[in-house]
Amino acid sequence: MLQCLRQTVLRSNTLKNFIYKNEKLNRNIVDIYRFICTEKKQQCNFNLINSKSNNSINNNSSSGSNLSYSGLKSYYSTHVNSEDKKVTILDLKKKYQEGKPLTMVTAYDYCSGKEVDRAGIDMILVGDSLGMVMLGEKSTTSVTMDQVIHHSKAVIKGNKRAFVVGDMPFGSFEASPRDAVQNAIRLVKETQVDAIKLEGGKKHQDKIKAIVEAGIPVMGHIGLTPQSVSSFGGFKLQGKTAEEANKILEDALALQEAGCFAIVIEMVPHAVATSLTRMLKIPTIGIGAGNGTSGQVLVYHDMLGMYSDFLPKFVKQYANISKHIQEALSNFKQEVTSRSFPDSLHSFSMKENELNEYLTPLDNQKKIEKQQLLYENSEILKNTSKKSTVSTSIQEPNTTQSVSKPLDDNNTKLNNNIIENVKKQMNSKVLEDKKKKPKVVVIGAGAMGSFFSAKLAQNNLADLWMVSGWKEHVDHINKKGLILHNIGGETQEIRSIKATLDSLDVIKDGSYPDLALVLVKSNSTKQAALTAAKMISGNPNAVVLTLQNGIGNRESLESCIQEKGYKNVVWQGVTSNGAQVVSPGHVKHTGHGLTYLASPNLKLGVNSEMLQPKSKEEHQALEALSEILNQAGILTQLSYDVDSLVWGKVVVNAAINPLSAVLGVPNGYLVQNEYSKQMMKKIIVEGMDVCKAKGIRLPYGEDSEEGFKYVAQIAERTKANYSSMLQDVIRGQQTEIDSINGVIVEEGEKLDIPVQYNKMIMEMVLSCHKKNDHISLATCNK
Ligand SMILES: Nc1nc(=O)c2c([nH]1)NC[C@@H]1CN(c3ccc(C(=O)N[C@@H](CCC(=O)O)C(=O)O)cc3)CN21
Ligand SMILES: CC(C)C(=O)C(=O)O
Repeated sequence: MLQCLRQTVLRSNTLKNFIYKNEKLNRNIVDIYRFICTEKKQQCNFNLINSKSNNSINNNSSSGSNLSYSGLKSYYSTHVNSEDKKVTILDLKKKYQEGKPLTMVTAYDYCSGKEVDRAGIDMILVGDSLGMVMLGEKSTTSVTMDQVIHHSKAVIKGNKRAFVVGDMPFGSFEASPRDAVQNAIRLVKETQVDAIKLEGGKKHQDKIKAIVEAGIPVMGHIGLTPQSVSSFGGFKLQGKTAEEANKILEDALALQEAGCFAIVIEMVPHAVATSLTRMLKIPTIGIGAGNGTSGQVLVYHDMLGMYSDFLPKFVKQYANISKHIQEALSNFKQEVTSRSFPDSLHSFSMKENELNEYLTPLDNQKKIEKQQLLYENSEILKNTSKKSTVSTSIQEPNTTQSVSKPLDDNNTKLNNNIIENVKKQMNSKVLEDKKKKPKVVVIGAGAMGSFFSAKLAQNNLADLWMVSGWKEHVDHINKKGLILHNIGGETQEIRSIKATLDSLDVIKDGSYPDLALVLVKSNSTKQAALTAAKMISGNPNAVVLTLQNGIGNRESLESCIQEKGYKNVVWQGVTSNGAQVVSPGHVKHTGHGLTYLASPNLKLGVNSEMLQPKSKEEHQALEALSEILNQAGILTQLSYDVDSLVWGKVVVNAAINPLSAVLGVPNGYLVQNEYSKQMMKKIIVEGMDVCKAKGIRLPYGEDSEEGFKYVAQIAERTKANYSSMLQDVIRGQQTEIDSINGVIVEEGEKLDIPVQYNKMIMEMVLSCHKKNDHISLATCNK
């Protein structure tokens, strides 16, 4: 039989291929893996193998997984998958027959089960690896039926759709078919798993047959069977010799004959797994078995970077969650220690009269305490409505779609040295050598410029300069400091900032800034670019960062800097913090929000391991800057999709800002009034259509209802705020309309997409640019 199969393989001329490929694999397996991963999006038939197998990886990412964040709502909802129909054994069979790769990931509890399910993975394995990753054992042999059942129950509760396989632990089936059937039935009955898996080949054929006859689907497991670790002498590669490979092949055929619906093949050479996959009529699920199996499985904690005892060579870490956990925990520790957590947003208030009544009897003894408590209570009360802002603002950008596409070298115009130096500077100056703070110049001292300056200077993180044309503000900052009114109500007086009307003051001592942060209104970008160019002219390592609203600012800065002959990088970000300059020298933080940083050179690369060296260095520099901002208390994350970020914000701004400006109303009004709500919707639909036509993936997806919900939430969250555009109109200043609705109109017209609502509102705002004499802030405040 075996001989016959081997002949067939030989005839089909693939053995030569395997041998050739095996050598290649030996030579440079890392490169090949990289190839597999990076080409995943393309029609990848694993060209190196030139496989005709219908099980080769193709480009069908049909898992239906949409890991991009579409708001916390979807995170908390139990269902986000479009395909939320339960996966059955027939679906698996069909996928296999169509040559589509099957995906399986382990899960051991409610949350991990929910995550794997949400991601659209076909199968969840409640593996006995739980003994190691959940319980800290050194092997899986001690795992009991009770433990597998305990964990499977939790996974089943988190899962809606995936096909769940429960693992039969060591000792639960080996002795006799009777034991095997009893335990398999118990596992299914007590947990509702869809199938069971058991380790071992030919010798367990009788048990498998008996379980299958009892009506329970069985997944086999051959190659490295960890329950037999002791007889293997460690978790080692199996099937290395022709003899061993033959044995594995025999086992596979025996399992198929016994009625298994699929077989896990663990830690065997690629060629062995691929060849037996082709000989079988049932799918193989590989782990450390190369790319020729019908599917792949990995351990959840391994692939997410949450298990640190060992990392088998076959594991690719798609994330480093452990790092995030450590960061979060140490932030918590720091905030509790410094008493900055919980703040008013995370505390509860009571009605003032009740508090008064409660405190009055105590009043005589502790008058001061009473006043203090009343004040604190009122601050919490004020912020209660904003609570959702903060807790919903920690969302992952679209980074989990880990295509890990290495960046095209030509894509990065960056000089290696520059990046290296930026990295060194950022790291050494800020993170290690606290004495040598980076010099930061903030260009533009409006609400955002002042807020960022205050935050960066407050913890003495930077030697901070502000360049602004507003004399009273500059004078106040220099004479009495910049006063930051925090959300919690407390004020800080920041004395260390140097403000100037003349940017040359910043560099007159011969030292040039390391970072020029541009935060002027879009219509002043050209002028700010000239200033930025001057500021960096003596420092080839300096970085320019814009966090402005609207489209085109980064490009405009970059072209000005390049025209002047400088090669400095220009990064871009968006921020959803709210701030307002309440009077010269006084800036008020009005809303928490995330800040995202991105470089146009860093696209799609998520796993920094996969980035080209140049990009990797830029990535590290960007991370260093993000860290500085986080240290400054500005919650910051990196993003890998600049367009998604800036267009995502432009559509929001396009709907809120001009309407509030023209109507003279605070943001909240827009969602309370039926007419303005409808106008917002129309503006959003047009904006989203333009993005769709441009191939931009918006952070809130492409459904306009979702888009509207997203914008409406922002308007609601910032309901008391007067948009910056309204403030501009009232002050008789130019607004940013051109780089917001203006770009939607421009791009829409280019692409033949209707944009008449954006055009209309834009023209209305443009007519306000002149006609503002009759409006005053007082009128507006009524
Ligand atoms: N977290 C986790 N991940 C797993 O993949 C896994 C478990 N646990 N527990 C059950 C088994 C054990 N597995 C393992 C464990 C260790 C190696 C390992 O360290 N392999 C080395 C080679 C060791 C050798 O050849 O001596 C490697 O570099 O891959 C491999 C598979 C796979 N399974
Ligand atoms: C590694 C996988 C296949 C497994 O058997 C387990 O998680 O127990």
